[in-house]
Amino acid sequence: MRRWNGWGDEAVEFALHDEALAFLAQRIGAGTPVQDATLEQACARITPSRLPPDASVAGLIQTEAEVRLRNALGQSLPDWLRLRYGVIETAPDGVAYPESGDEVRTLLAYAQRHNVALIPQGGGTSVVGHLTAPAGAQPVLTVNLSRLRQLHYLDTEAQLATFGAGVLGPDLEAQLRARGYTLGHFPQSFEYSSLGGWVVTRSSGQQSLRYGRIEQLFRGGVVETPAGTLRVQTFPASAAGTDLRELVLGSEGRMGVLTEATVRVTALPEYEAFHAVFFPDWQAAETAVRLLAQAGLSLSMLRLSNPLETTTMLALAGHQRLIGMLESYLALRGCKQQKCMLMLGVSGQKRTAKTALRAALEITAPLGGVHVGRYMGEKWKQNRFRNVYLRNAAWQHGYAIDTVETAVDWTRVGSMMRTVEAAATAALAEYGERVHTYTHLSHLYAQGASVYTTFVFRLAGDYEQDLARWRTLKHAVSTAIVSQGGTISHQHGVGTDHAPYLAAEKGELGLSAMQALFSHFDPQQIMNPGKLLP
Ligand SMILES: Cc1cc2nc3c(=O)[nH]c(=O)nc-3n(C[C@H](O)[C@H](O)[C@H](O)COP(=O)(O)OP(=O)(O)OC[C@H]3O[C@@H](n4cnc5c(N)ncnc54)[C@H](O)[C@@H]3O)c2cc1C
Repeated sequence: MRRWNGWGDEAVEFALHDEALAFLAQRIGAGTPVQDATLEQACARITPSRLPPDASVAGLIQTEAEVRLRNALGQSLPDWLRLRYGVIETAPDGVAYPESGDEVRTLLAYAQRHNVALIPQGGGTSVVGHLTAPAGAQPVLTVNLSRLRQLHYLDTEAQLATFGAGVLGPDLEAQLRARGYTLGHFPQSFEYSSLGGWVVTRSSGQQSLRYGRIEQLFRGGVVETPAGTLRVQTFPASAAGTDLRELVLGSEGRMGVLTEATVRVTALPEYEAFHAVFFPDWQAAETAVRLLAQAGLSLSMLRLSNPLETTTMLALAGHQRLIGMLESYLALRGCKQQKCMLMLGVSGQKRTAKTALRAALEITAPLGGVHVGRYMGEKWKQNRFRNVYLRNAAWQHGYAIDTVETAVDWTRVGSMMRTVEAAATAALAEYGERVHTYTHLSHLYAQGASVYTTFVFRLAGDYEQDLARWRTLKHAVSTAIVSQGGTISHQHGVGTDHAPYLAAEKGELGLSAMQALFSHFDPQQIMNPGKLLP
């Protein structure tokens, strides 16, 4: 069963061993476990439903407190604080689980008739406050799309697959793999996020270097909007004016409900491998990944950790004896305190993949890159969706973990990393708290890279205080991103948490154009109000 107040499956635990706890204690002090609210206590905070009765939706909407609680929030840190402390300020008044486009249209008509706000929900993994019901008198209906999960059509000649947009990652891949295909889109939230969510938040998967971001994979689909049904056709290419896909991508539930999505799929790769390469310092490592990204090799993934992230990952990994041996070997090869770890993936035809790996190692070796083989890469692959459970374990020991991500051109990658880290590290000084901050480059482009920073801080054990700590940190790092000319989001979207910073990159005219677009499809502005636009 899925956890109602944390990440993932209740049966899966990620234990933090004693050495890892000692590492965190040394960095920011020992954590004090917090008393979580129970499910019953949180449900008791759900107020009676205000949805107006209407025969057209009879049997379509559930109003039980637990159903509404489980669909009330996403996975942002403020969402976690609300659930863990049982401070449920707002929740939808009801949840519908439509099974067809017709049912979605019925729900939209109902929402329009009664001026009900409507929040589409995919997997509920948003980390930026996309799913929160707005406060106020307007009733709120969440439309959970999990029952729209079928593969409708697979065109093996055009390599296109059409799915119900609520399909979650593992279900989508299983349906494709049974037929010899893959979408190849693996965000770290893969196990619980949905195809529709990926499209409307512009998500990016770990192997985007081979398969592309969701923008490249999404070819067309059906959006049910208050103004009618928008069908976005698929073409190999088109010069016929505005590309309607661009209206849907990044729309964050504001224009309508994406019910079907057609995506580009590829035959399952013959060969896939992940390797680890260490560098003596950041400068060498950053130069190496830039050259790799610009070399046009058939790589599937490049993920570069800075020195503190490398140290943190090795400290949290367990297997102290093995890690100790690895570190001694790396030190002999010149990779010491400032070492940086690169995960490098290749996939495709075996011969092409091996040629790409050889060519990549020819680029990394002159920069001091030490190739340590496949073992660590394969471990990374095994745990790629398990590491996120660390958030649960950290919380149990009194620590909160959050992340921010941006993207900039190569000339500014290093300074962005340093500025964001400096802002995060100092942000909680006014509370007398330290912040453990580390960064990796998660997606590499010829032009630049995404800069993904994680911060860990101690919980105060009080909802208001912890929310204040998070707000202070979030504001400090978001301001740093904007001041350095980075986008406010490379992959998580805008939601409510990034909306105040959007004007810095879109400008007032850009924002009003977006507003006009959504108003065209949704004149009453009932679709996911308060998200994306400030
Ligand atoms: C631990 C963790 C790791 C993550 N890793 C990554 C990562 O590697 N890469 C990445 O890109 N993101 C990542 N994310 C962020 C998140 O998973 C993505 O934003 C994802 O695309 C959200 O999909 P979802 O189905 O969960 O959408 P939801 O959270 O349910 O919804 C997000 C937004 O999309 C709207 N929406 C959802 N489905 C539809 C639909 N069918 N029609 C219209 N609107 C819809 C909602 O209204 C909401 O505004 C991570 C999140 C977590 C918690």
